[in-house]
Amino acid sequence: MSIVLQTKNINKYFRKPVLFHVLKNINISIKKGEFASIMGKSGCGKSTLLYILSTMDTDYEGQLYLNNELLTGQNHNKLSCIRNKHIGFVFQFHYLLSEFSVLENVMLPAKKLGEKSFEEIEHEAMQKLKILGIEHLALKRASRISGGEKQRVAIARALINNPSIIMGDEPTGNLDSHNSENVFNIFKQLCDEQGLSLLIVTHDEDFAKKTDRIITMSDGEIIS
Ligand SMILES: Nc1ncnc2c1ncn2[C@@H]1O[C@H](COP(=O)(O)OP(=O)(O)OP(=O)(O)O)[C@@H](O)[C@H]1O
Repeated sequence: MSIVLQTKNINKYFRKPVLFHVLKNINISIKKGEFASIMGKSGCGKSTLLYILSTMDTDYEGQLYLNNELLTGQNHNKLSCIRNKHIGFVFQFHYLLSEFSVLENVMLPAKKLGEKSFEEIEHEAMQKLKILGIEHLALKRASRISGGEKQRVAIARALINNPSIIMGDEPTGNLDSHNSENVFNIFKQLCDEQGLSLLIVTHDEDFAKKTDRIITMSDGEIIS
C-alpha cells in the first residue's frame, strides 16, 4: 500500500534555555488508509513531532515526505499551500469561529485555497456535514452547539479540502467517553471507507488500543 507520510532520521533541538535534544532519530511511515496513534508520557515530544509532521515547524534535521514529495527545505508559501490542501487538523480545542455559522466554519479552508466557486464549496461543506451526521446544524452559530458537535464540525472542516492525512493533537481530550467513542468511530469510518490516513496524539489508552498501530514515544525517541 502507498505511503502517505514518511520521516527519515528527524532530530530536533531546542537551544534555549539550554541545548536540549528533544527528538531523536524519528523514522515514521504512515500508509494510505492507516489509523495510527502516538502515545507517551507528558513532555516526551509528541506535540513537537506533530508540529514538524504538519509542516508548521521547519527547524529540524532529517527529511519529511508527504505523498513521496520532499517537504524539507521548501519555502514557507509552498508549505502553507501543501498544508492547506493535503493535511487536515483536529485539536483538543476546536478553534471554531464562534460568531460564524457551522457551515461557514467548514467552508473557510476551501475558500482560503481558492480553487473552487462559492457554490461548489458550499455543496462540499454540506456533504462533509452529512458524513458527520450534523447537516441539520449547518446554519446554527458555532457558539450555540454542544462540545461533541463542535468537535464534529472541526472534523468536517479538516476534511473540506479532501486531505491525504488528518493529524490530531488530543482531539478527544475535551470530550466525555460517549463523544470520544463517536469521534473514534467517525475517524475509523473515514479510514476504512475513504482511504484517509490518520495520525492522532492521545493520552487515552482505550482510544489508542482501537487504532491500527500505536507509536510509543519516550524521551524524544520512538520505542515501539
Ligand atoms: N519552545 C520550547 N523551548 C524549549 N523547550 C521546549 C519548547 N517547547 C517544548 N519544550 C520542551 O520539549 C519537551 C517536549 O514537549 P512536547 O510539548 O512536545 O511534549 P508532549 O509529549 O507533547 O507533552 P504533553 O503530553 O504534555 O502535551 C518538553 O520537555 C518541553 O518542556
